[in-house]
Amino acid sequence: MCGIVGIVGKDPVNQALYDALTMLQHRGQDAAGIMTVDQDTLRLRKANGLVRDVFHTRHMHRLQGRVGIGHVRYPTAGSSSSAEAQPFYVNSPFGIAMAHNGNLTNAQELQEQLFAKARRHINTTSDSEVLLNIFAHELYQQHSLQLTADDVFATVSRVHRQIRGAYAVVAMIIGHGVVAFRDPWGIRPLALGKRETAQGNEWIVASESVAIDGTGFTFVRDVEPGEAIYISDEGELFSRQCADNPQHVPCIFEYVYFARPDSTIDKISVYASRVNMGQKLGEKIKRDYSHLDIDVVIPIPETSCDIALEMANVLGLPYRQGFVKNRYIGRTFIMPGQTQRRKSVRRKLNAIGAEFKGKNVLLVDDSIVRGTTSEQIIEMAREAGAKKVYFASAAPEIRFPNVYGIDMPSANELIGHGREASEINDLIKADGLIYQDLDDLISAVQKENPTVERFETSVFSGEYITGDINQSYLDRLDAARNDVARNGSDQGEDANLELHNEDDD
Ligand SMILES: O=P(O)(O)OC[C@H]1O[C@H](OP(=O)(O)OP(=O)(O)O)[C@H](O)[C@@H]1O
Ligand SMILES: NC(=O)CC[C@H](N)C(=O)O
Ligand SMILES: [Mg+2]
Repeated sequence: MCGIVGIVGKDPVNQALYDALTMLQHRGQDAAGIMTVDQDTLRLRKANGLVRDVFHTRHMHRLQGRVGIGHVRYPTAGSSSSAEAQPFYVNSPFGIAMAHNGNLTNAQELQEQLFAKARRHINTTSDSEVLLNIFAHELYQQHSLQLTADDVFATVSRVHRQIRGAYAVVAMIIGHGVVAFRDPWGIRPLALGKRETAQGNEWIVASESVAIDGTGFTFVRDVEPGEAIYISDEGELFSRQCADNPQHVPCIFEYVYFARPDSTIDKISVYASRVNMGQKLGEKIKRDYSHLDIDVVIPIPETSCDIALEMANVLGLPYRQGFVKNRYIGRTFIMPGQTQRRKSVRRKLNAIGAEFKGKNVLLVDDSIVRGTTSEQIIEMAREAGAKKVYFASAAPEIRFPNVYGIDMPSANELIGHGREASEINDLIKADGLIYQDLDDLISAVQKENPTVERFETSVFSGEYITGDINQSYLDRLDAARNDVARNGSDQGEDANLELHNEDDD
């Protein structure tokens, strides 16, 4: 997952962009970048690392201008080299910078077509660089010297017809404005906010509403699936539906794990949806597992805390924070590489002995992906003296790879792939394992906004809504991006040419 933000302001936007990125940090910890337009010149700072480490005071001073975009990255294509950090830039037409959250499923074909049709060279293995070049090529085809909103919308319509997969995008066209658009399925989130000033309106688009609230803007609305928003440098806003057949099928995993609980996505409070997940799972345990002699419900911080508290309420059991999280360690699931993930779990979470000694505990997590967390945490609970350790997951068995912007490229790395719950239970060495049913997960989220009739649930069901995913695609993705392949490809990252980046320090 990645986080994106774009601001058209009346005053310098560097600080607001930085603040927004820190509020989107949970969506990507590998790299961060900001690009602003300072009169006619683009200013860029991007590098690997957390927002607080990438931007130093001297970079912030350089990022002048009242229009800019930003990105936090968690790669789902290409490598994690700093050359693939975003925003990306092309100089023609006008000079365009772009930040993308999601994943294109036809990036390879598009790259070949771009060269054949437009002689455009793609310098990285990032699908986002392909997307930018498709956009730039189509904008160029408008042949306008003075760009209008109509030109921008015609461009987005043509882009929609060519690219497939998931994308929430923010792009900055130098001398003109900022354009933002969302894929026709609305898989990835994108929201719009506004701030009124004495000089006129300022606008923000961001992956999550938390970045809008936290920067002092007011949430206006979600960007519709397939819709494009164009905000001119003067602050005039235009919007248009640019997809032929838009549908609303947002990714359910945003609610399970990715998004911050204080965000609202597609009129669904992430927090409320998690409470509902806890209620559903609690009811299932009460109904079907009443024979389990549970003494206490313990969450695995941080994402599952809201879920576990509601489960404890439903079950009429005490809720205890039995694990303490080291707040200086980031999210472990979105770390690249299994070795790093394994080490981090123990460094990140530590058990409070008194909450485990002699008790039958029910540990609750939002999801089990590779099983790294659950296996280790169960071992820790036993070391802390637990008698029995039951485990509950607020998401159903994750059995299939994700191709829409979540880094689960390899079925074989998923502990749930091809396994029944009882086999997974044995692997993580629990005394009992309870998964949420998919229907219950869907209704937990849908309860907050019944107008969303469908969710993107491919990791549970294996059904890919874009209709272009077959086994050979999944095999290619696996071969290119499984942990072994990635360890190999990232070793040469220092040799990468870091085009368009300002000097590192
Ligand atoms: O089965 P696994 O491969 O271990 O992945 C699943 C775990 O990863 C996530 O936690 P993470 O540490 O990323 O973040 P959190 O602190 O927000 O829960 C998620 O909440 C699960 O705990
Ligand atoms: N997680 C994401 O949204 C990743 C965006 C893009 N596919 C990249 O790898 O940089
Ligand atoms: Mg977790």
